Amino acid sequence: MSIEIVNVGKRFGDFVALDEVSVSIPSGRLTALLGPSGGGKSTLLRIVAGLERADTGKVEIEGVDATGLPPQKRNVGFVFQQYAAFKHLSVRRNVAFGLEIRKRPKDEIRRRVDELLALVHLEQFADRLPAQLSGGQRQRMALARALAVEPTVLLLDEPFGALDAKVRKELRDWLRRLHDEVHVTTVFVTHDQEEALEVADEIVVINDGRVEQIGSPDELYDRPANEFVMRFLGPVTQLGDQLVRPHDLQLSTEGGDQAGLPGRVTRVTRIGFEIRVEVTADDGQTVTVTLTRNEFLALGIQADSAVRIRLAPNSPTTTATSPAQRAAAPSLAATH
Ligand SMILES: Nc1ncnc2c1ncn2[C@@H]1O[C@H](COP(=O)(O)OP(=O)(O)OP(=O)(O)O)[C@@H](O)[C@H]1O
Repeated sequence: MSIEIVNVGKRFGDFVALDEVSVSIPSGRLTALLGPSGGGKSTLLRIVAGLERADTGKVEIEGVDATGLPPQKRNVGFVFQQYAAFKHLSVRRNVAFGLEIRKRPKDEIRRRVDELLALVHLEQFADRLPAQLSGGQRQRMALARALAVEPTVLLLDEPFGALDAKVRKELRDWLRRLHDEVHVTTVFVTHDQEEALEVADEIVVINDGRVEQIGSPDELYDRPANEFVMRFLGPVTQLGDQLVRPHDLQLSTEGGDQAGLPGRVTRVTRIGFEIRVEVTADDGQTVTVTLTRNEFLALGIQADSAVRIRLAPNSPTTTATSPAQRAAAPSLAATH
């Protein structure tokens, strides 16, 4: 294990930001700290970086007790959402900065910076100033600068958070490929479940200062430990007392399979490639089912059709603790 976080607690006044958090972060992997805003992700990352002191507990980095060490002695690279570059220095000098203050030989610095600029695809921008880069390019420069001093771990706090959705997605793919090339132990904070599921090897779900679950994207998605994780990782609907994913539900019509919960279609909404069908079960519960367009057309259903709802085999479920949603005033209007 590369980073061992053991019983770390942190308060701000009376507010408990982290409550006895223990996490083992494996070497050479890309780990996401995922959770809602205010849950404590950044605080935990800052404690690992040494930018914040834990009140209790211990942080070990590659077998070394780092709990009392200042940031510069921890050999960590850090990238924030809003990267503070040296505005008056070129991209090349920004990337070289950490090596220059370590007084490495000039030749070595030039070679290393060229390698890093190639790695982050910024060779042709080496002589520009940071202000002459796009937001995505600036974050790539920040990563090159963090990697320059060969950190043991790379810590990224919502590195793409300030960028628009398209650039964000590109950088996400790029980070995954970069990590496959460099293999430096990386921990990144995100509140975006899709980002975590797509990029991370391992996800730590943090909420309310506590760890809700740790696992691979598949483990979290297929075997959520509790209602919070189930709800946070994707859309849910309630069937009886179980929370399920709307795309794990199947519908059958009269004359078809007679297993499952009977009800009537109350609303049909098309959202891009999928069709969202709202069914009011005979017991009053409203259940949302998502179908592909082809599945929907094959069923030939419309508003007021009688249907049965069934859960596809081997689908993840968790027991709901909140009461089932009841249909308020069932609308018979269908929209396409
Ligand atoms: N220096 C501070 N003083 C007081 N409260 C703080 C301080 N830093 C963080 N907090 C509080 O601790 C809680 C956890 O903050 P943290 O930034 O770790 O959450 P987060 O999960 O990273 O959320 P976000 O995604 O919004 O950054 C928040 O409620 C925040 O207001």
